[in-house]
Amino acid sequence: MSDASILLDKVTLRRDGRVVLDALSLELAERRIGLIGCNGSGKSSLVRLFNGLLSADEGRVVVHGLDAAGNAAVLPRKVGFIFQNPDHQIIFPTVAEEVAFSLEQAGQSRREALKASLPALARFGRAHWAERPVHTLSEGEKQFLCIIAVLVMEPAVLILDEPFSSLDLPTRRRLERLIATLDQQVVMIAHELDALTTYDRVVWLHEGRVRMDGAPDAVLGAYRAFAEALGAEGPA
Ligand SMILES: Nc1ncnc2c1ncn2[C@@H]1O[C@H](COP(=O)(O)OP(=O)(O)OP(=O)(O)O)[C@@H](O)[C@H]1O
Repeated sequence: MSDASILLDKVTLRRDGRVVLDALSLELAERRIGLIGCNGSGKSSLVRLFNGLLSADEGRVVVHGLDAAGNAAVLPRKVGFIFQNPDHQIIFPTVAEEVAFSLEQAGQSRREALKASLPALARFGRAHWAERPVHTLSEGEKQFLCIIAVLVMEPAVLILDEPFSSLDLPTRRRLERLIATLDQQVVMIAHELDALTTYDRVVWLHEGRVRMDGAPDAVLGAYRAFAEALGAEGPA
């Protein structure tokens, strides 16, 4: 196993007594990994194991050399998480305060963090947002802020759980371009399959197991065919 990979060894996860992930083994070493699958297949549960939001009932999860068991407090700094809805992530009234909070999490004092929030925003070309009340940002701008707030903590891995679902096409493209420039390992859950065509690898989860895993063309094609057939079955 390389130190820059996420390793799952026979991981079983139960939620409310139901098996959600079933003896799953995976080594994720590529820099851009897409995660797809139908609603309820276990995608969100899986990535929540990577940053300690959930812990495995059986098996082992190792993230860039760090065993998830016993490291739930450290993992969030190593693994940044972007949720579908930015309102679930943003806590503070202004942009600068939100970024400063991340810098505090990374070990800076409140004063240092507030000062450093400006150059941090400037690095992403958003210094002019500093004093903006967060509620005046658009959905896309809020999502961009969430990504900045996570990246200033310099995580090794960035997890994105359906980050584009409420964004228009130009905003989505802008965020895709930003993500493409990042040094971090990126794991992205997406229902918009086109977002993953340039990724290194796509994993298709089905009922808590890996149904297919490999190059985007092959996996996305097979999943599209499966989903179309499933959608054509049963009552409308
Ligand atoms: N908070 C929860 N408590 C109990 N069970 C949950 C919880 N969240 C999800 N589950 C269950 O875990 C299973 C997997 O859900 P999960 O959210 O991981 O799937 P998903 O592939 O991300 O789905 P979606 O595409 O709809 O977001 C589902 O059966 C779901 O009902």
